[in-house]
Amino acid sequence: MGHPCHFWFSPDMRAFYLQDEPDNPKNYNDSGTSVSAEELRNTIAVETWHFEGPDAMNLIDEMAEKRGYTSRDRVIISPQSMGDKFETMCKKFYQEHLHEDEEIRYITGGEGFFDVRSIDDKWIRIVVSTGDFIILPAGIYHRFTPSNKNHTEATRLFQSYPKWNSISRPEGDKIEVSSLSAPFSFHPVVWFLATFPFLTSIAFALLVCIHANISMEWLKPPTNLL
Ligand SMILES: CSCCC(=O)/C(O)=C/O
Ligand SMILES: [Fe+2]
Ligand code: NI
Repeated sequence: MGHPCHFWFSPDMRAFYLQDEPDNPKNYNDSGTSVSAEELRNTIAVETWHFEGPDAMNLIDEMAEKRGYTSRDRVIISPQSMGDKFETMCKKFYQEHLHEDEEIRYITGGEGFFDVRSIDDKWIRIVVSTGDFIILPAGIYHRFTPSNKNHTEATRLFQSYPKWNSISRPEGDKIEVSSLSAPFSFHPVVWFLATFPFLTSIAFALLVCIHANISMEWLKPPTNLL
């Protein structure tokens, strides 16, 4: 049955490793090595969707409600809308940074690039244009630039009390983001168990012995009944 609104897991989303040191960051600067949406999701927990059609905003509303996003704003990044501040804002967005909260953006016009750090610290460039919806997990280094068309419009979703300050690199290295949802973020105990399997097995064996000993004590007949 036809549906007035279509959304999908970004089949046509384009992402690729960025060329090293491009002259103009607003050009595509595609290195030729592409990255799939699945790879983005599985390695660095970046999610990309595409919402199109008259019901698109309803879907955004639903998604926002489910994730506890109660406020939003709209940004138009262009020389026309920002005047003198355009270049300064472009520089600010393009400074490598992270946030202690997720970054959720729905692109409503124009085109731009989200650059995100791969698991081995290379830049992956995600091309976004009208209808694209992107979720960057908390704690991931990234940056943004409009393309050389100098025009991006977006709805930015915020939780009611977002810790919405940008933390530039390397200051962000000192931040421990507890809500980090990327696959490389683990609870310290899980991290310890995974990193030191030998120590973990000794500790486990000790626990079993202690427990067995206690159980044996319990099994012994009482000596003070007479
Ligand atoms: C396309 S939204 C503008 C960029 C932005 O809001 C941001 O936080 C970049 O990291
Ligand atoms: Fe950001
Ligand atoms: Ni349908």
